[in-house]
Amino acid sequence: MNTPTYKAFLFDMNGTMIDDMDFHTTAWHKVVTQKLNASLSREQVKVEMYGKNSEVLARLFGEDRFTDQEAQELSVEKEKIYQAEYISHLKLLNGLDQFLAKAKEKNIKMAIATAAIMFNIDFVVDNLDIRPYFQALVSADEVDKSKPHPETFLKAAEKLGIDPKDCLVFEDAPKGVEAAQNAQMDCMVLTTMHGKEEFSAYTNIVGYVQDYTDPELEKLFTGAEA
Ligand SMILES: O=P(O)(O)OC[C@H]1O[C@@H](O)[C@H](O)[C@@H](O)[C@@H]1O
Repeated sequence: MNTPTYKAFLFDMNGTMIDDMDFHTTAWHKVVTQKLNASLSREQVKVEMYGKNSEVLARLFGEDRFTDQEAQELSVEKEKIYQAEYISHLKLLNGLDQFLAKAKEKNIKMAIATAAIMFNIDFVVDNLDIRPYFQALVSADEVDKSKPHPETFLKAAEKLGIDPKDCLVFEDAPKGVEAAQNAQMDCMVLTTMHGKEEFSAYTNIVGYVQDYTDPELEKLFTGAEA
């Protein structure tokens, strides 16, 4: 199989650029059990923890439980807990700094397309000093529906001015891979939080890597046989 040459790379952020999903689970679990007094296990929270924060809250507590204002406050509260606990661990996945530099050198356009709010995107890109690599950032704040809906990735492609079929998505979550599939985009999976077997439903996956040191990624630059 020939690996296509892509004109743009769209990065999911959490779990794909940084290995932080356990910290999101912990922060959500704290808010849900301590602040909202729900008796949900960590595992139950983890399963529902995808998409925008308002969508996570609606899945766990029902559509009408919180006003938009309350959902927004809970969202920021959760992210403050996450940031305070994760900051001392904040680093790019192995090899990503070199990978970003190489993609830039090859004139591949890059965007972050995430279900996180801009508060968290700023936290990651500024603390890691990687903002200049990205020509577009798409957060939860600017989409109507988050993953698995394709809007986040389609918006990123539109901002970059690249046809969706020429974009490669990097994702770590099944719902994110599904969003890429719904956007008609190929996907490279990072197996940071989910095992390969959890992605068997999807047909848009071009490879699985644990981090960005995997030699398989070299083919994205050369267009060689996969
Ligand atoms: O789309 P990404 O980058 O994987 O982000 C997903 C996570 O982003 C976090 O900000 C949300 O609180 C989580 O609920 C969500 O799972």
